[in-house]
Amino acid sequence: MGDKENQEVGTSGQENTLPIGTKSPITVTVGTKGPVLIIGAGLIGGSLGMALARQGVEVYLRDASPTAVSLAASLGAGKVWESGLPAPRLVVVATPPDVTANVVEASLQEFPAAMVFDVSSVKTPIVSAVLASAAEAAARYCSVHPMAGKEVNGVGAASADLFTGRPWVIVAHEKTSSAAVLAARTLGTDVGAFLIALDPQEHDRAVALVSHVPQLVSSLMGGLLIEAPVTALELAGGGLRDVTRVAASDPRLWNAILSGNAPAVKTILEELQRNLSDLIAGLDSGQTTSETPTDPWSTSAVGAVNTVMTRGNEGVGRIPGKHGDAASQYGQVAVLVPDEPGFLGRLFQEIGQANINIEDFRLEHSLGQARGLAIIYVIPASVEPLTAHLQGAGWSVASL
Ligand SMILES: NC(=O)c1ccc[n+]([C@@H]2O[C@H](COP(=O)([O-])OP(=O)(O)OC[C@H]3O[C@@H](n4cnc5c(N)ncnc54)[C@H](O)[C@@H]3O)[C@@H](O)[C@H]2O)c1
Ligand SMILES: O=C(O)C(=O)C[C@]1(C(=O)O)C=C[C@@H](O)C=C1
Repeated sequence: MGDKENQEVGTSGQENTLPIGTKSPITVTVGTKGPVLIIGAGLIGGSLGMALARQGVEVYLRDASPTAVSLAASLGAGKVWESGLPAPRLVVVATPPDVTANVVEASLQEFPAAMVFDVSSVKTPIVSAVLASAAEAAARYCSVHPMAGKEVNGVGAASADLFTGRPWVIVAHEKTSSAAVLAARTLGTDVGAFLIALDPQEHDRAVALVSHVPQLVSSLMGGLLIEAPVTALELAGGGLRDVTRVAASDPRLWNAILSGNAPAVKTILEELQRNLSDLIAGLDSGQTTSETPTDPWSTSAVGAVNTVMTRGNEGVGRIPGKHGDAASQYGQVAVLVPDEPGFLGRLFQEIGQANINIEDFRLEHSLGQARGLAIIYVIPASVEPLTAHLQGAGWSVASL
């Protein structure tokens, strides 16, 4: 990490009210200092703009699409950027990954006093390209990755609460200044996320496993449905919906993410392929043929399935905060709660005061964090009134 400091950005804060799991809103310091220019006013850029603007930070928006930028401004994500406005202290590039390095490089040149961040889902190719071209200016560049999103893109799906309680990965490179890292940390904290630091290669290996290959598995499963008989599709229940939710994601965005992380994605796909081959071989050995009817519950078939099932149970049990889910007929409201005595009691009391019944409850802990997400299950008709009641009482409600 370089030692070029810019104490102007992300260090001295502005006072504002940010309710975090307290009954009465508390006054906290918003560390991110505007103006912030967000380039790419879609799902992530729009959500970031909304999260900052609602805390009083000056946010400007720029996008290759005039419609996208106007829509984002009309939804409260910031003001449309135009020449003559004060230069931004911070530029956040939230464009698709394949154009991100170019936009970062152009921003470092256009705004010589600004920090520049990107939020791309893949890091190695972008950080390498910026380092190769930006020289000195690279000290002002830090990459971040909010591990929060949706299968729907565009600012229409954006939400100010998108990052609340979610991981915010700081991906610094060898030239990133400590001031840029501090500003990247401050931004993540200001939008309610929790911080994790990784280098670009570690980041790309990790997201290949927890985000990129899961996307492909979901899409591959979705693809199997193209030729499926309608009678089969009519039977679809929660299992299929859970596995295929992200198959609805935008191909243009994911083409860029997955090709950009090809080496790490390929390594995990090869492991998946070996596991699939073992399973198929095990099932095959139990097949009944017309000449030699065999037992479908043969030791080898059951053994192969059991290996997949028990390894799946073991692996999924390691996901922090995901040890089972309540019945999907309930709606969910997620509330950020500090990990301190009395807060859950106060939350439950508040829900009682709204005269809303809690059908089920789950607490998601984030590793090493002093707060968690309380997931409250209620009947679907109670989701909106409960959200409004809790927000009115100063609780921080996250979108799910
Ligand atoms: N979607 C997710 O779940 C998610 C989560 C975390 C990070 N990300 C990353 O965030 C970035 C944005 O993703 P998104 O889901 O918000 O996409 P999006 O399609 O909703 O928004 C991208 C926006 O960038 C604009 N754009 C494209 N090229 C541009 C250019 N050259 N200059 C200016 N604007 C340009 C588009 O018009 C669009 O409005 C991507 O790098 C993605 O990898 C996405
Ligand atoms: O929840 C979703 O719909 C997402 O796809 C979000 C998700 C993820 O895989 O977790 C997708 C890509 C991003 O880079 C970060 C987050």
